[in-house]
Amino acid sequence: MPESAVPVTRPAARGAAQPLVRLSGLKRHFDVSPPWLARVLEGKPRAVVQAVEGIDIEIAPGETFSLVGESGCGKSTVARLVVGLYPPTAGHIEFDGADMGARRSGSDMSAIRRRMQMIFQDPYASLNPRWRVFDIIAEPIRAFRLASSSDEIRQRVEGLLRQVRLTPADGVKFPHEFSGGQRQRISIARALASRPEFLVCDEPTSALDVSVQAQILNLMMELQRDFGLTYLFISHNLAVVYHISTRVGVMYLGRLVEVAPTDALFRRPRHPYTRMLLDTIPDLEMTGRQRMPVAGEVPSPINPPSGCAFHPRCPFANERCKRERPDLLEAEGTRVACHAVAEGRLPAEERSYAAR
Ligand SMILES: Nc1ncnc2c1ncn2[C@@H]1O[C@H](COP(=O)(O)OP(=O)(O)OP(=O)(O)O)[C@@H](O)[C@H]1O
Repeated sequence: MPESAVPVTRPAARGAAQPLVRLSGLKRHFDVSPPWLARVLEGKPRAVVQAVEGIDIEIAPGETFSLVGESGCGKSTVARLVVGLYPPTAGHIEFDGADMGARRSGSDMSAIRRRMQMIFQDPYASLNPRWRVFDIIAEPIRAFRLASSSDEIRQRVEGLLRQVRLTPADGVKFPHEFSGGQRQRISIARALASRPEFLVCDEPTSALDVSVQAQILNLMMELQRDFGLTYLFISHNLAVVYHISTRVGVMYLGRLVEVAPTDALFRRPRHPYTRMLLDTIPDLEMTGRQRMPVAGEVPSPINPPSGCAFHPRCPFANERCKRERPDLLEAEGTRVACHAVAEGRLPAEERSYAAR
């Protein structure tokens, strides 16, 4: 299939609705302590990575909620918690009103699991190389008993292949016979095979060429419209996030520092970290203001700084920022965790973000 560049268009923000997914007080810690003997003989201390440190997010049906932030801030851990690949250390995940942590029968759990699927960054690693594409896509249909005959399975797989712009003839091939973009199409077809409502997409285009990225993003947005899908989208690529998202959550060291509708975040970023991240986008329209330089590195999530975790890198930090962790507070339709914003020391700054 020719992979020519196509323009991407962003979906319009939808109105308020009951959340499909609700994360409350979600935490995940990883014990990375040295072995017991090293601790006893060499006096090495225990170490715990605070990968996710209390996240609250509501995702409405049909929206694309994106999580952004530098490497190691906990985005992928949130994605894995949501689909149940990791159990939370604390907090709750609700899907369509059901607490995912509650005890329930295998069939009830399977019914919920069918409704949420995940797409990974590396489509090659997530596809069984020894299976033909047909069987890769048919497997969830069989596992969730979504078809009553082999003829129905075949029709369904062929329909899914067409939906992702592959052909029924591609079903007899193996994953290695496809390009990276085509493999991601196969992953998407497989994810859709169980008829999910919610897709968690962890950097689904970051391993692909730029022109292919645009095609996959457009396909994802088209499928969202056709099937009424809801997305949790993880990316470090702000240009991609700008195009695909309804709302964006900015993460720093396991916490949300800003949550806002996409346009508001890109036109009027409030948190100094969001401003710094946006200023890393190449070709950003800079009319009438100074670029905020990227200063310092992300501190260790094993031993995060006191107060606001961003304070060692923040040009606006004062004594209070070093001492006291700011809460995520409502501010003109967005939520921001920053003392400087709350105290009016950091006025909003209008930007004209011209995505290319
Ligand atoms: N299984 C694990 N065991 C120990 N530490 C982990 C594990 N998974 C993640 N971490 C740590 O948790 C922190 C958050 O990692 P995570 O992968 O969620 O971040 P991220 O924002 O998705 O980064 P990236 O964009 O690089 O994937 C990091 O410090 C990481 O090293």
